Amino acid sequence: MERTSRDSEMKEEEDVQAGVDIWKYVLGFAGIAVVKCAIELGIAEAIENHEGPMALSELSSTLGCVPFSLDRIMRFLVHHHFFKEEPTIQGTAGYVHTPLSRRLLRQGEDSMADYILLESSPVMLAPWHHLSSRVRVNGTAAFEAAYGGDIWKYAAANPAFSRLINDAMACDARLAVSAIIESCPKLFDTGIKTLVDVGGGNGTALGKFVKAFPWIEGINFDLPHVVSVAAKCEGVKQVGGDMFDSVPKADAVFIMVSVFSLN
Ligand SMILES: C[S@@+](CC[C@H](N)C(=O)[O-])C[C@H]1O[C@@H](n2cnc3c(N)ncnc32)[C@H](O)[C@@H]1O
Repeated sequence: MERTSRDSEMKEEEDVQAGVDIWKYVLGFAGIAVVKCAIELGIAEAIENHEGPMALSELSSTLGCVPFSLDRIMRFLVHHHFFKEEPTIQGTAGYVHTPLSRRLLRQGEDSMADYILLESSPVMLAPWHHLSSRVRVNGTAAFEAAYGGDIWKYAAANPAFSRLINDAMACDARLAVSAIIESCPKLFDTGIKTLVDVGGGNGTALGKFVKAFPWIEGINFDLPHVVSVAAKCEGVKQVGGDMFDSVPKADAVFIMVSVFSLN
């Protein structure tokens, strides 16, 4: 009898929690939308360039925003640990950075801004609307269902989107390669004179490797439309081609986040 009443109490608690949790999914898109809005407005840069905690009124006038609307954005961001509030010299509330909000700065080794702008772009969000079609037996890949071809074909035909991908991948490359250089430097001290990065995007990863290990000559290998617009980098040769045909010869091959291209 006692057990039955405990069971029904727990069921009631679960029901109440479910009523709260479901709203996370009803408005699940809000997080990425607000963070994208913060990057587009340049909130992180404005706070970075301001001396001391920045009041809402100062932030609004710097960014040309409506204080009431910006306040709602800032409340969401602060609640999610992007920025925190500290007193200004006048004793009012002001915003300062947190480690998380620093990731929204467009420049810097830890920046993830370009990655967020890629994933929150209409082009990248559309395939998510086709997720169910991907899961069904004989379903189509979500990107193909949305655009009729794979992401790399789409990028080749849309240079602005291709730039968005390459800049986003560079965020990841900066973080991952710094960690590799720091934790496994001996790997590169084993007679490697040439290193090819297969699917190396705009060459950010190789640029970091050749800077850390200047005896290595880098070959950044990617699709022709990617390498043709990649910025020049000393010690890195750009080579265009298709990895399914052949890959340039080198002493060692580096491949990162490209295996999902294999289908
Ligand atoms: C997910 S990105 C990874 C970029 C980079 N390796 C990184 O991890 O930051 C995959 C890369 O593979 C390239 N790629 C896709 N198919 C390719 C192919 N058939 N041959 C060469 N590169 C290809 C894309 O252009 C893109 O730059």
